[in-house]
Amino acid sequence: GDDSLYRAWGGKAGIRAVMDDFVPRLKSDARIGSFFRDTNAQHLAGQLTDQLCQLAGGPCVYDGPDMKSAHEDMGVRRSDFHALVEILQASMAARGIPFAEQNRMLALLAPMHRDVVSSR
Ligand code: HEM
Repeated sequence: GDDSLYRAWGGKAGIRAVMDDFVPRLKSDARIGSFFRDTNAQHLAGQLTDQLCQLAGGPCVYDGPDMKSAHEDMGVRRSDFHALVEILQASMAARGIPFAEQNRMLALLAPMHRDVVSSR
């Protein structure tokens, strides 16, 4: 398959570096940090790394729950989803992911709002 996005992110190590920046930012965010209060940061960063690696065409398999099961009953609002995207943009910029490759990943993640958002 096309693994150009995976390679542009620096492979699995490059993706992990972004996720290791992202998860602490999520936890400390004033808007949505409370969702992640009891979350094991290492576990979530690992799961997100596998998921984004697979999405980007890399040789990884995400073996966690589907997005609907993982987020049901959390009451995630559209505004929460947008806050998470903003935080991800900050992490991608901090780790030097080129803007075009930031947007390619965001385009793959955006449709997931249907499964993640459960509350207006
Ligand atoms: C495209 C957007 C998103 C993606 C790709 C995503 C992905 C994931 C993944 C892969 C997991 C781990 C599932 C597991 O292994 O158990 C997870 C868990 C979680 N997500 Fe999301 N998520 C997204 C959006 C959101 C949003 C907007 C919120 C809330 C603001 C949120 C809150 C959580 C929480 C609280 C957990 C549980 C972590 C734990 O186990 O403690 N997610 N998400």
